[in-house]
Amino acid sequence: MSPKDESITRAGLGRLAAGERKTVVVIGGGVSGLATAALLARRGHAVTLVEKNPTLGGRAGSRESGGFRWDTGPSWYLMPEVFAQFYSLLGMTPEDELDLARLDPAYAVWDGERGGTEPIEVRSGRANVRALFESLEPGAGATFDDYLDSAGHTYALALRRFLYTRFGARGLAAAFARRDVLAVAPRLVPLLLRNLHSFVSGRFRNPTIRKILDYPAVFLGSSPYRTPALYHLMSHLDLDDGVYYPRAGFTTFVESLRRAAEREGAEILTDTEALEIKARTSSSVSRYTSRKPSGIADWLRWNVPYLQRKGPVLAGAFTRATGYGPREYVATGVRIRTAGEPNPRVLPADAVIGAHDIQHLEEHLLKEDRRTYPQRYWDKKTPGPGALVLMLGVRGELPELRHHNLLFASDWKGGFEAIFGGDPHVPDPASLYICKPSATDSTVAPDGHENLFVLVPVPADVDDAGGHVQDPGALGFGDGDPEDPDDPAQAVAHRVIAQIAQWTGVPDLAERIVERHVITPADFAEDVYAWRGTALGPAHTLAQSAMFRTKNASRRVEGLYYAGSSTLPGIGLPMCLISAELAVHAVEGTRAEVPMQPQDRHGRR
Ligand SMILES: Cc1cc2nc3c(=O)[nH]c(=O)nc-3n(C[C@H](O)[C@H](O)[C@H](O)COP(=O)(O)OP(=O)(O)OC[C@H]3O[C@@H](n4cnc5c(N)ncnc54)[C@H](O)[C@@H]3O)c2cc1C
Repeated sequence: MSPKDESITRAGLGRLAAGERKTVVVIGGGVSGLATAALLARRGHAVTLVEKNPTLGGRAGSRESGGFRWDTGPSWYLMPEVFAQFYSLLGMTPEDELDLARLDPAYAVWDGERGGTEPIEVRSGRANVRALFESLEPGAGATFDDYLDSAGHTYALALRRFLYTRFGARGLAAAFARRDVLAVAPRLVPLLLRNLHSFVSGRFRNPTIRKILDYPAVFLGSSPYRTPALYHLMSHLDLDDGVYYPRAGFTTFVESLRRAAEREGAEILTDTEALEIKARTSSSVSRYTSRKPSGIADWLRWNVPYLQRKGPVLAGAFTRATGYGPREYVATGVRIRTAGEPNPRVLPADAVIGAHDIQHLEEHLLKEDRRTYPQRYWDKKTPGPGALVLMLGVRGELPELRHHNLLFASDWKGGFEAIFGGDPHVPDPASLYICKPSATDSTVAPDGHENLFVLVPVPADVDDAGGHVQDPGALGFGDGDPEDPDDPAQAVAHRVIAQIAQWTGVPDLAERIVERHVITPADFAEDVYAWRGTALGPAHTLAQSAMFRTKNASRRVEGLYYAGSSTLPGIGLPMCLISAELAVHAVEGTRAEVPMQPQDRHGRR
């Protein structure tokens, strides 16, 4: 028995019968890929995960230099109940795996409109935020109570009905034809039809309050002027639920996923790139294209393949439009290339999970006639922002900064227009985010130093043709070459450091920087094959949310499914964990409506 067979026996004690076990290849070792691999292996499937880079984590990466360690991606641990739900499916708890600190204050805000170097501290908890808002705008406290109630109810409804579904026809009915959803429909529908900013500014006058309530749109890779007001639910997370940080960084979360996946029997191959998804013509289609249906029952049973024989265009279009009916192709494996091995080889598979940006997968790993989402689909989509990320090591302490820090520019709307509008450019001054994890975590900087991670949202800046930087004249961040004084990314970095120094009252910041690294959209495109170099994925506009977001199953290739931030339910670590559950439903052909029930390894609940 091979080690893999042994591991299947060990992990395959769930409720799956032998005939239900599948061989699955997961492409991508980011959070969604690792989470999917862990869940599938736990259920007894034979899972191999391939990751092109030498390290796991994808966008949730880590970089070390000069005694500092930076998380290169996530820094806000929100929606703790989603992490708890995910871990419960593996018989684990977040508390066992992560050393979570609740941050107080949750964050500090410098608003260019207010001026001065003293920030506003935002402490989570209804009473704290009510008092803060009341101090900024008399009467706003009571309005905030209503706002937070609405955010909390909407969030609970989203968790109950809209996040854990694949939005198939039955899923749609299950999500919408419910008494609790119908009862609030008169309140929900207007929230879909107006944008978040108009919803907020209709309730609050104070510009800083408005920005605090608008800002969560950025977590969704969007702008408050383009994202539906329904997403005011996000304020429940930072203002009520609380903001957490896993000590020793988000890399501990990635590591915990890796351990779980391997413990459940998944095989993880790093330095291994998926080159092509192999597929054969579907036998149900070929069978019925080679004989006539024998009667009405046969016709009814196989009407779609029959149509496919009679009118392949019509039937194919039907399947692609609805997701129903047999696919023209069936996934059979993945051709991979492992660094150091002379030749590519094929990993056979009954199912393949693409757990990285779907645009890249469809464009580069599938032949043209097998793509559900061809380039013309992406041409109409709105990417989330790109990011210039600065990782700084600073000598001496920075008491001026808290763990999370937000700098809000006066020209709020102009900043979002610069990123998402028709004339893309880097706003100046930019609204930006600074994380100082060394406030909470002694492992991320040498003694007597601070660790800073600065995120400047910028327009998506890479073309779709395989992650190459556009004509450098476009936005031309290039690769942030520190040796090149003319590199535009370095120029923005320089400007941003000066802005932070001035706004937060640290005039000698630039001189105290002992480590400085810049990540650009081109790096995202190269490192994780990010669509247009976007840091987060497709923006959560109305047209790219819930049932309108890219679905998690190919409509042309049976057995090809997706997970991660470009599919349902969307952007961020919690969403990636949910996408892993949805991928398991897709592989097993089960209905996704609500969070899965934890099972022990014998299939008992
Ligand atoms: C700067 C930044 C800040 C963020 N902040 C937060 C935050 O505070 N909180 C939060 O919850 N979320 C945050 N996010 C979002 C979150 O990190 C992402 O949503 C999530 O990590 C995406 O995971 P994923 O698995 O979908 O994709 P990815 O992380 O992109 O993983 C995909 C993986 O697939 C690999 N791959 C691609 N193509 C192939 C191939 N052909 N063969 C093999 N491997 C391949 C890539 O190398 C990569 O490792 C942030 C993201 C960024 C970039």
